[in-house]
Amino acid sequence: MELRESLGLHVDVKTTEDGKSFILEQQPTTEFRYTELYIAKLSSTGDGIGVDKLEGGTTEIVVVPYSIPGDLVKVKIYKRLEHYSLADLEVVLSGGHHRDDSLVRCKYFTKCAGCQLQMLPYEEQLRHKREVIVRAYRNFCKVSDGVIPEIGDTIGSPLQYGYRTKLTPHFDVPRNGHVPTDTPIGFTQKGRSFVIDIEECPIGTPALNEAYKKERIRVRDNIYSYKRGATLLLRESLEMDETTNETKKSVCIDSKDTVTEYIDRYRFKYPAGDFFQCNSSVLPRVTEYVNSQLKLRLSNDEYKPAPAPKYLVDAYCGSGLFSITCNESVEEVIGVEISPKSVACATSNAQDNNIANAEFVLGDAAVIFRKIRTPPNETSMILDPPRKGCDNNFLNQLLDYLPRRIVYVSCNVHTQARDLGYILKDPRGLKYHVNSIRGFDFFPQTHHVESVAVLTLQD
Ligand SMILES: C[S@@+](CC[C@H](N)C(=O)[O-])C[C@H]1O[C@@H](n2cnc3c(N)ncnc32)[C@H](O)[C@@H]1O
Repeated sequence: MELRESLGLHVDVKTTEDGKSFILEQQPTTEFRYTELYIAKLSSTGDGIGVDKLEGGTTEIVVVPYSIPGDLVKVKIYKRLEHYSLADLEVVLSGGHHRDDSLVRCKYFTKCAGCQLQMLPYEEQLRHKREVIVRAYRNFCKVSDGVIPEIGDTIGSPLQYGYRTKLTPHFDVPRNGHVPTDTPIGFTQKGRSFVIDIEECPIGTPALNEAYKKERIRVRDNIYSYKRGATLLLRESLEMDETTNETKKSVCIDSKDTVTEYIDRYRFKYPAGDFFQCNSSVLPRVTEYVNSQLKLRLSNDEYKPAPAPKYLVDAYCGSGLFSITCNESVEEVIGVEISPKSVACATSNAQDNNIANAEFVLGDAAVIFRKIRTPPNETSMILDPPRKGCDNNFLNQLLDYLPRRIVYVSCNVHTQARDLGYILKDPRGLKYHVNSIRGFDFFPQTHHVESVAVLTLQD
């Protein structure tokens, strides 16, 4: 997809139910070829892209993980697809302007599939993530010029390492029943389907890495009891002693354990195996921003002043992160969530924080419109769907209801751009003005970016 975007090529792109897109693959070759080339672009998946000039004047597009624009690299091409080839980085012969290898903190960088950008200074990572949003809107939103405002700067994470409060290392057990005691436990190798042994992960919090050491020993000591591979769960929990205000970290390893986390001045509890954002250092920046957007006045006109919408519908609310942290910006909040466990958590989190103006409804977000009693003109809606984005059934009902303001938070800017295009091109949605779009960096050192778009219905 990125190649087509950046190099103007046609390739067949398929989008799966879960919102992941991939290029339809042709039969790969099995021959290796070594070559040297310059990297021209960085894709939205954080891989470098270069063009190899072949004999006879033809060219071949090559995707080279762990390379950046300006790098001159020697690569081993191991898979040739119809429109491009995949290569392993052999060596960087001369580094691009922004390459700084002294920044790399993980010895498995260039092998582990988790991080792509450790060699880039942080401000360059943020600049690249803004560019990913720009390209996503250019390619997937497709509205008239001027409708999408200039994409704002990406807001960084206060912690750029040691920020991940959840790690899920895994291991495989061979089918032939022979389980070596040194079975690799770690993360998947980039471009391959096997696990490499990784004993620590520098983007995980120090508490998780400490607990991971013990988990590795426990698994190895019991390796013969595993009939199949498994994924380990490590999730940081923070307990506060309310008399002394001191915090104590612990690590949950059972998906049913309860995690406690503090965001702003609110306490959240949720099962360790359930969804919750996993960079708590950046969350106060996000919740503050979402609050500020919900509070934007509809008009500052001195003759016709209009305050912000009074009501909030938090579709896809999870354990209540936005419903709870934004409750003071509105008079009433309704959260909607498809997972019964998350609705129960959101309800008890609201009670635990003495929040009386929030209620939570179990169900598909698309069904909420039948239950909303608040006037659309006075209602803001937060959309925070999974990676696949909103389905057309949901978007059509949203377009019938027309909330005054939409704050769309997304972990997949490509499906967000597609959904905004759907809203803005529909005759019912033509009166939406896009106030702003900007990224938040939930996952430094990786290619991921969270995008927040704000829309307001004009009079
Ligand atoms: C990206 S998470 C966001 C959760 C929450 N806003 C947060 O930041 O913690 C998406 C949530 O949407 C829920 N979900 C998925 N499909 C849904 C649907 N059709 N209707 C309502 N909720 C849904 C998931 O269970 C998950 O909790």
